[in-house]
Amino acid sequence: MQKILHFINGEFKASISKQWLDNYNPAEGKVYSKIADADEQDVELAYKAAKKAFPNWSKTTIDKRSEILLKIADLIDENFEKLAKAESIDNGKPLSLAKAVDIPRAAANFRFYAKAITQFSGKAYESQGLNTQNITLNQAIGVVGCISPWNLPLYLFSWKIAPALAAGNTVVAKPSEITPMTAFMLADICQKAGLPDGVLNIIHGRGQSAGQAIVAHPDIKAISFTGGTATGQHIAKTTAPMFKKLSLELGGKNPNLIFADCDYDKMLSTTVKSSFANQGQICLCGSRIYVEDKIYDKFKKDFITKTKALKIGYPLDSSTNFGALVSKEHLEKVASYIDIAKQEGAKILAGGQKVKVKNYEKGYYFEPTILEVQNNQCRINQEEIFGPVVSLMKFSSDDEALQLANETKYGLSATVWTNNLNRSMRFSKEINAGIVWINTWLNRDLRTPFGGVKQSGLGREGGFDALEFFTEQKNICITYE
Ligand SMILES: NC(=O)C1=CN([C@@H]2O[C@H](COP(=O)(O)OP(=O)(O)OC[C@H]3O[C@@H](n4cnc5c(N)ncnc54)[C@H](O)[C@@H]3O)[C@@H](O)[C@H]2O)C=CC1
Ligand SMILES: O=C(O)/C=C/C=C(\O)C(=O)O
Repeated sequence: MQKILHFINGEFKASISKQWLDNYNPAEGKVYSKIADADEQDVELAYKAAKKAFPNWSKTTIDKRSEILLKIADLIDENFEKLAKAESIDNGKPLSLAKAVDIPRAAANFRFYAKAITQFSGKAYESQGLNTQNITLNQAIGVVGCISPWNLPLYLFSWKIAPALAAGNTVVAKPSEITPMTAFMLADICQKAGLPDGVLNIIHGRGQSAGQAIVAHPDIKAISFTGGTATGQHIAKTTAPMFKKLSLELGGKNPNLIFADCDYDKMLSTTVKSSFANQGQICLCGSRIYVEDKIYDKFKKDFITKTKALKIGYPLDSSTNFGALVSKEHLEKVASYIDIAKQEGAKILAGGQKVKVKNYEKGYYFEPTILEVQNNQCRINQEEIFGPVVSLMKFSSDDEALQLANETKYGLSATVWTNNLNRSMRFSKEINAGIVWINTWLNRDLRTPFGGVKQSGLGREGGFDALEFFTEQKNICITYE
């Protein structure tokens, strides 16, 4: 059986403890590889390798760093088919989605930061008349930690690593133990691209041990994390006494507000995507759908029809557009929300059941599910399910829609469907979220700040914000005669 090994100081290694985890293919419900399970001893080795590599890497010219990152992007493109298939098998997502989104975006992340770093610089302030010049440097921090989740494995792993490396840091990174395969494959790509030994160290294993050892390490000075809000809170508590820099990209319970004056067909097809893409396992999915009363019944009927037309199936089949959930535990968590919904008096309009896919009966499949709820305070509307479950509610005024949208502890993203400019502007300003999409969804320009408010996180990724995060400013004040 294939073994997923750590990548430390340019070498592939098992854990010092020789412990292994099972890696499941969620579409088949079967173990298909073994994952080295790190503890603090392995993290310490990775840290030491990264520390040793830092002086040279941080002094490597920007052109050279950029060239290596571009080479990584090119090699991702060259290995496109292999990576997409591996991502689909490891995660359960349709191969078509891995090909259209995950792998192209991973290459784009490296390409974007290879270019961005050539445009990133410190600042100078001349205090005229005082013979004083201030120069502000953005210096690499040192060894930084990057921890990523299972839903968009290579996409989010590379989203952190690329800016960290571009800015001159060395990295100890950990992908999710649920989907480690493409990060393992990336190690080989980085080596082939000429990334020096020790600059990127990839550790595998459980969050509570391997992840915790990275977060608690006193000399790993910054942590960039994407995952659940509870884990983010734990990381914030662990790192606060050490004053680490933290970027936390956490959960969402995003509203999708649909007004009668919208472009209906575009709204309907995009709403199916924003509800069920990646089986609803994207922190940006619009899981609370609020519809203006004038079009509620029509929308409900059309949305149910479109949702029922999704083809649930084996992720590697080209006709599949809805695959398996990522793990048995996650399947059970999602299913438990249907019981909660029933107890809360919600009406199941579509789905709500586990599915057996022919020849893959042990896989973790769940129907795309639409619930109709009456009360915005119900758990279905307040808790992050992170699966293919959305709720519908109607509203009758702009004020009510805004109130419903903002009544949550999360604040990651929101989508508003309307052709009324005044309303678009009002909602853009008054919705409590880090990202607002008007008449679109998951429309990404990598230069823009990405992140949430309230319990959706801290800080912004993307663009120069990530390069600011992965550097420390130092101001130098010079006087002269
Ligand atoms: N992007 C998002 O918004 C995501 C949200 N979630 C939410 O979180 C729930 C739990 O999913 P999990 O996979 O358990 O997410 P998680 O937050 O536990 O895992 C994300 C990453 O953090 C690591 N991790 C876990 N505990 C850690 C610790 N103490 N210190 C350092 N690293 C740690 C994990 O190994 C993984 O690499 C999901 O059901 C979903 O609601 C999960 C994944 C992504
Ligand atoms: O950067 C993006 O385009 C999307 C990021 C998505 C997540 O962070 C997530 O689903 O966790």
